[in-house]
Amino acid sequence: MELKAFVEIMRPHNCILAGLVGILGAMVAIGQFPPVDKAILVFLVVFLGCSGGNTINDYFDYEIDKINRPTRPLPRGAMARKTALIYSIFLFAVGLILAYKINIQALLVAGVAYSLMVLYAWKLKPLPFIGNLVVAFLTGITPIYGAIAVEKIGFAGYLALSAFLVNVSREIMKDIEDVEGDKAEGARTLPIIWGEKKAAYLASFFAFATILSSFLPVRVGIGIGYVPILLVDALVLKAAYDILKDPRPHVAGKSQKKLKIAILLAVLSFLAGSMTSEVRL
Ligand SMILES: CC(C)=CCC/C(C)=C/CC/C(C)=C/CC/C(C)=C/COC[C@H](O)COP(=O)(O)O
Ligand SMILES: CC(C)=CCC/C(C)=C/CC/C(C)=C/CC/C(C)=C/COP(=O)(O)OP(=O)(O)O
Ligand SMILES: [Mg+2]
Repeated sequence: MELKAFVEIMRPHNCILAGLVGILGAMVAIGQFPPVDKAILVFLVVFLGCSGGNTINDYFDYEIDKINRPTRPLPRGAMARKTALIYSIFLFAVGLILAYKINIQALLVAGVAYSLMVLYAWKLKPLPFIGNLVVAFLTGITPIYGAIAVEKIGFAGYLALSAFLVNVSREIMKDIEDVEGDKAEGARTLPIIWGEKKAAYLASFFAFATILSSFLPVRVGIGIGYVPILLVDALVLKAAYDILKDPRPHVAGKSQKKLKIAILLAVLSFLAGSMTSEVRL
């Protein structure tokens, strides 16, 4: 048993970003930084939920990860599967206790999100496209979660729409990237059922929809700090163009990583845009 596996299995890089997106959702909803105590609670509920989700995901993905991701903590033997199950329950439980301290709606939404993550890992992931939509939905409600904490939706809806669309695209690209391991495990993902070319078309459709959605906040007066979103759109466009031109797994891997960078830059653009709303675009 490796102690560092307890951090590694959380995939903290994703969950720190998710937690910050939760706070960002509150910020764009009320047009200013939320009360610090509320910001900390939102961050922790999202971070713990995302961490619990990644942990239970690795618990159920043990067999497929032995092929696709053999260096992850469970397939490499750094943590026992049963320990991962108990650890995920602990993370979810702490998250729910903190969600209750925000407000009752926040507790209910966290309960739904946490349940969806378990359901995804246990049953929904093998369902073609449904699994992709569930993951994208969870990333989409993350900014909405922050808005629920401050009891105002505001611009958070635009952030949620873009988060949903870009993650649908990225999840399909990740399925194209993992097609060999998924085939060996008998998974029924879109690229396996439709073929890589058609799946690439759908991934590109959602990438183009993401670009269109990124202009909506301009219409409602987001600040001049949002301008770097043009770099985000260029990155998303390149990822879509590359996978349309060549839908093979290694190209899909590069495109999905481009979308990950685009997501990070988009979060910073939304943040800068919400903090410069006095000077509208
Ligand atoms: C215009 C544009 C691109 C807007 C982006 C909007 C936005 C705020 C997106 C953030 C969404 C979010 C909550 C991201 C959290 C981190 C994340 C990528 C979660 C999804 O993870 C599932 C994925 O399958 C994990 O794979 P990997 O990253 O390879 O470990
Ligand atoms: C709104 C609240 C309270 C929480 C949201 C928490 C967030 C941001 C969830 C985003 C989606 C996410 C990271 C879920 C965790 C589990 C998951 C879907 C991991 C992806 O697993 P796979 O689809 O198996 O892909 P890999 O394991 O190959 O990365
Ligand atoms: Mg997995």
